[in-house]
Amino acid sequence: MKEGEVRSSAGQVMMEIESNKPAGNGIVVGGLSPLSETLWKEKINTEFVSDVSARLTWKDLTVTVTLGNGETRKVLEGLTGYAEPGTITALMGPSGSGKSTLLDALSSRLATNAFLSGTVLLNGRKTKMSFGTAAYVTQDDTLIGTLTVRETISYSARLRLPDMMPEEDKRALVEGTIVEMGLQDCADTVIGNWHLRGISGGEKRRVSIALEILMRPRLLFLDEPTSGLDSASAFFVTQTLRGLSRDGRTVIASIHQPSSEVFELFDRLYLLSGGKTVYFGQASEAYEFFARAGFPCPSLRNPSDHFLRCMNSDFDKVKATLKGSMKARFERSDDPLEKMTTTEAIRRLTDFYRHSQYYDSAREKVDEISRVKGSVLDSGGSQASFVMQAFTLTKRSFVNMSRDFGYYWLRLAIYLVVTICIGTIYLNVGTGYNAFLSRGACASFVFGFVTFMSIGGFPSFVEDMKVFQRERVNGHYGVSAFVIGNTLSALPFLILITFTSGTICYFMVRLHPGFMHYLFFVFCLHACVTVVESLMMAIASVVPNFLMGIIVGAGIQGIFMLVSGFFRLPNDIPKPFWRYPMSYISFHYWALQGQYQNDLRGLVFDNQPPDLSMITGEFFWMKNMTGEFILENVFEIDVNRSKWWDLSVLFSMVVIYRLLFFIMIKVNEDVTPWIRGYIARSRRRRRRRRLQHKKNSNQHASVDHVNRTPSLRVYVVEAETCSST
Ligand SMILES: Nc1ncnc2c1ncn2[C@@H]1O[C@H](COP(=O)(O)OP(=O)(O)OP(=O)(O)O)[C@@H](O)[C@H]1O
Repeated sequence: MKEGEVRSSAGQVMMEIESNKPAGNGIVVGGLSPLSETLWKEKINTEFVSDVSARLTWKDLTVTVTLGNGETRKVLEGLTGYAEPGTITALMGPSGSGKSTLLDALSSRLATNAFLSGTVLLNGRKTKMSFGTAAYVTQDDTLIGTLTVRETISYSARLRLPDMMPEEDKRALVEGTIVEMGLQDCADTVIGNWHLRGISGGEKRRVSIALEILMRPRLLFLDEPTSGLDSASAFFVTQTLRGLSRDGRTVIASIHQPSSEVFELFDRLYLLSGGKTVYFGQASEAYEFFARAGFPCPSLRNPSDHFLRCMNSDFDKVKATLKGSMKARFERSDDPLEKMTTTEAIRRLTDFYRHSQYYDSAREKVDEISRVKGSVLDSGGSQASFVMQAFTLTKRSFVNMSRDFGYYWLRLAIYLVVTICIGTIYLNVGTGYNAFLSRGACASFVFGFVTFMSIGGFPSFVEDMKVFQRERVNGHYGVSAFVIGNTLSALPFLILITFTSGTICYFMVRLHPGFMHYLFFVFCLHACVTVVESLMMAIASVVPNFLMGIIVGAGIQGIFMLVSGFFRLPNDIPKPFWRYPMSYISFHYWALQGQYQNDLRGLVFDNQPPDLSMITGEFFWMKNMTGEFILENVFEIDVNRSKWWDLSVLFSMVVIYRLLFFIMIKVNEDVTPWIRGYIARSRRRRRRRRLQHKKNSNQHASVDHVNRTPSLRVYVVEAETCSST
């Protein structure tokens, strides 16, 4: 088989993966499967694929975080290590030891209040690994619950693979990845959500990994890929990761408490405690390291449990709380660990490591790897065109919306029930004496409360945003493609909801007769619901917390409703702020202004209650009231403005709010981290200045103190003078 040849069936892809698995120790340094070559050849656009393996080194890496009160804290301290292609490196340590921070530092994903010093080199070069250079599998599996495993991977492939790649090759790659991750048995099962029973936790983990290895990344970071899995699933996942590394990839994973079988699969081990290196070297040599450091692993203990036992200072707290016989049992034990505190053991281990040959050889190796300037690995994320991304996202989102009962179907049901309620309450509202009040109230309820119910979709928006954020940070697609996809996919559902409920309401209440009047009413309802939808999406992009988002959304809509001109007439709304600009920003205001005109203009209402007309008879000065009269004198509406103008303002709001959604995502992505970083940096500077100031004043104080201290020389001279006199 020629190198770089594209395979066209799942079976062939599988064979290719298998055939590429090397014999012996199984390490192909810098090797690529033909499939990977195809992808990477596209990227670097050369005839012959150069060595695209990833050699990662980090030297004297320190991460300091700035806390809220301006204090700084070293989370990682002087770490040195490396990761080579064809190997899997495990980061281990007790909770809070800095494993995730190390992964974040290596993959350029540190929080904005964290500052890195030292060097991190990829193939001997400084690289900012953002948006797709390296794949990163996070701890939680943010997947779309309504899609099957195969669909999830297929959509992801379409979002990222080049448009020019034949469809059958894309399919082959998807099938190959499914086989590679051992997902064949559940390929057609849905991922699962609150109402759909789906795949197991271990399978979800494997799907998350499958999505990231789809583009054959050369460098793969995984944050606790086995957490929450039973031992068999954890073994399977780690075995798969080991298999991936044997394809010439560099795999770095943080692991919490591996079983002995899982532990044996690691090539290198990085042990961390309190942000310091306890050990870095071959995983198989860690056992000997601990024995030489004075902490041999007891014969019946799992080595990784033993290492973590030696490094977890929480055991000191546990021991301090033990009483009586339990305590005595610990003290009688032969284990050297029981004769000292864990803090002391950690200090000994870190000191021992610093002066060991492991440390020296790690530094030598880091220098050696860093000297070689390899390929610049910049995959640049997705290779699909913008149109393909927008199309795939629209399709995926549409499928999700149609399958997720909570997204629109539940809302449609509630809308129908509520509009039937409105219809029966305002049934045949007519043109009696106070019918215009009922019409006003009905419109206000429809455009106020009925649109308000759109916030019910917020949980689904939050889920969408989580998936978007994971995919975005891994470089799968851009913000514009996402906003377009979301907008287009929601459109048919919003049309369905607003047209069905609007139609029921319109004909039951018998609003102003006429097709154009009906059309205006449903268009108005549609625009309002779409605006609320965009508003809630914009909120979900900055407030990912479900409860907070609903509160914020409800608050904003409540304020808009207040200034809509129903609860207080437009001319009576206090001018500063509430009238200008709030009522003009409120979409309820435009909807009501338009609908009042749409409904009342051209109608004629009785001027007096039926009982009164019998008394006053023909003598009353005006028998009927026109809709125009009511619009001007009761609802204080500018009748010279066309209702279509109100509708066009509403539709421009739809566009503006969608743009707002786009801007909010961008702000959240670019501006917020910058502001947070700026605040953290200025807090750090202020604290440094304060400390410097304190130090200076202490120095002054000590100089003054020395100056004020009686001089011994003066004392001796004075004493001598006294004695001589
Ligand atoms: N951006 C940050 N701001 C403040 N503190 C931080 C930040 N990042 C990490 N820390 C602190 O650094 C320490 C290490 O955190 P990290 O998440 O890296 O630990 P971990 O070993 O991955 O823990 P776990 O196994 O529980 O996930 C913790 O005490 C954490 O609170």
